[in-house]
Amino acid sequence: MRAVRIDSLEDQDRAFSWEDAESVRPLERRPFRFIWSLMREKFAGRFALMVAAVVAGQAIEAFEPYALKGLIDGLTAASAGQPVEGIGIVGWFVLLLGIWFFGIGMYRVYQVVDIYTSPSIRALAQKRMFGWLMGHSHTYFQDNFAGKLGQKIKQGANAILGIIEIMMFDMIRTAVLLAVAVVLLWTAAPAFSAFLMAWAVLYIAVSGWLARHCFRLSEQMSEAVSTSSGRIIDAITNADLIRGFARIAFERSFLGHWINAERFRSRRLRWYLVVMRLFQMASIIVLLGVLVWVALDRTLAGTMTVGEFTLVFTLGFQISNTVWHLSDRLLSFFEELGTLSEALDLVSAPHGIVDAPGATPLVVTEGRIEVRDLRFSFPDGTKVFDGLSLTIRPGEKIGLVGRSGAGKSTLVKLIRRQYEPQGGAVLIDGQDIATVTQESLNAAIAEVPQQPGVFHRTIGENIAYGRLGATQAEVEEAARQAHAHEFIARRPTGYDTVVGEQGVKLSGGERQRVAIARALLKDARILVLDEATSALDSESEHLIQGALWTLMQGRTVIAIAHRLSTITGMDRILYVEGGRIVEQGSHADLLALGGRYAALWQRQSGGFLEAAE
Ligand SMILES: Nc1ncnc2c1ncn2[C@@H]1O[C@H](COP(=O)(O)OP(=O)(O)OP(=O)(O)O)[C@@H](O)[C@H]1O
Repeated sequence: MRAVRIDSLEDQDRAFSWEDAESVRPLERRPFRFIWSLMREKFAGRFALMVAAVVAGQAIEAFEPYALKGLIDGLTAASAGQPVEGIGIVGWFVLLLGIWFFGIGMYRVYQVVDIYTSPSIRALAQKRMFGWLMGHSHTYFQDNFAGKLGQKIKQGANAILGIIEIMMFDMIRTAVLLAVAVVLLWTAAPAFSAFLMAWAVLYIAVSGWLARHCFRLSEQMSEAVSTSSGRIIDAITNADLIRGFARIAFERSFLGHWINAERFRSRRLRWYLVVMRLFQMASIIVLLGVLVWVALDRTLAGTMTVGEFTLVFTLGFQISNTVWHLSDRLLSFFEELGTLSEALDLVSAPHGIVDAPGATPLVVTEGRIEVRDLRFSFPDGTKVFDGLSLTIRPGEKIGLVGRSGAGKSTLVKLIRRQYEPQGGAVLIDGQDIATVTQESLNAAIAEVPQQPGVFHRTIGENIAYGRLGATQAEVEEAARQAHAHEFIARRPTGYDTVVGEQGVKLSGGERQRVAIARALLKDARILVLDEATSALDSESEHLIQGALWTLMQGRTVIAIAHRLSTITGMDRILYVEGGRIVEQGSHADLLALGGRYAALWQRQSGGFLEAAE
């Protein structure tokens, strides 16, 4: 069996250490704040170096027109037989070479630093988002598509790279170029510089105003994309159901609605960008037209040299190219920003159930459970418990029975603090579960649910999940006790068999046996069995009953059952109806009572509930 390796990343970068993944802290909701929080945490130095490299590279490149001016003025003087001023033709040429060399060199420095920054930022962003996401409550995961959440984390983290690149390569470069151009033009003619400054201020102000609206449209677009992806994933997950009910045409039209919503929003965004680009293009033409026209006029009038004309002309072109490129990239910028913003909106929501301030770990000594005057309704108003009280003695084995919807699963979820009650309390060994850490509470209870979760990993890894670091022998022993070893050993790859998404390559009964083996390894004092043997045939169930009985020894057990035959041996059986315990006692007591339990027992044949139930 392969060892369970959670941190299999080989990267030596500090940002990849496993401790990082363990620390969970609230996420910044605003995209730039989130990016900044990641930068500040680990990459401040590298980030500063990248900004410095881009600023230096662009500042150096921006002097190209200046060197060209010197060269052309030198050539003009030399061809007219006049002395060349300043550093001479060779000097200007060497300067030009130096500008090319160092300008390009700085970008390569940027790229090298980026190799050690961008992938690490993306990794850290995913860890932060995933870490926070996992702290959300049961209700949160019920309300959100799993596929959508996973996609958001991936897309949000990827978007960060796009945002950083555009900010560095387009925004900072444009700003530096404009600043250097203003200074350089001042040397040729202050009027040019003043004009460029006025143009830049106006351009940035209008672009910023347009951009804000663009951002909103982009957010709407991103939301439409993720909703339609969520619907598509939901439909694909239920492909068998769709085919089974011959609803392919229905689903196509249902999905069509969401895909169309995405199409319309995309169209609105693109229209807006066309308008934005029109403004930007017109602004650039005005800038170039005015600069070149005035420079031509002055050169012809003899108040400017040909070199100075070249300076104005090439600088104008450099600016228009850079600004145009920036405009071109704005679409991606706002799309990325919208994607990240939407991901953070979804993931960074405050946790529904949090550890109380100063929460201490739960210390389980005996396994006594006390439910005191519990009151609970779902957010939609469905009232389940209105003052339920119950004491389960250490080591007592309780069977919970009752009609569907009576509140059995909800009670177990409240004991596991997956829901927060509106009133009353649950105490384990005298400690209110609302005052202990959720981590310790989860560690204290082992659950075998009705539909056990199975990872798309090997069977061995799935069982060993109950106790990380369990040896192969321990895993096999647990599997034997759960009567899972036989079917695992029959598979050609044994414990290394990968079980498929949600364990699709296992039968329902096999999945439950894996879950039982996992719970055996967890070895917790409190055990919850929610229809743990519901997917087993009578023969396997008989085998597993023995294993479950072994598992139950020395533990406090709450077992939910519809098939009463599975709980007849429990110390006490509680019959729940409408959120109240209406009958309780041993199997024999309840039969003797001749009430609801006895009637239910009568109605069951072959261990199964009849249709009337
Ligand atoms: N997330 C939810 N939001 C609103 N109501 C809910 C939710 N989950 C369950 N309920 C309702 O709460 C009541 C109790 O449900 P619960 O699942 O605890 O019943 P149960 O006794 O475990 O049923 P079963 O035997 O069918 O599993 C039911 O009326 C159910 O419809």
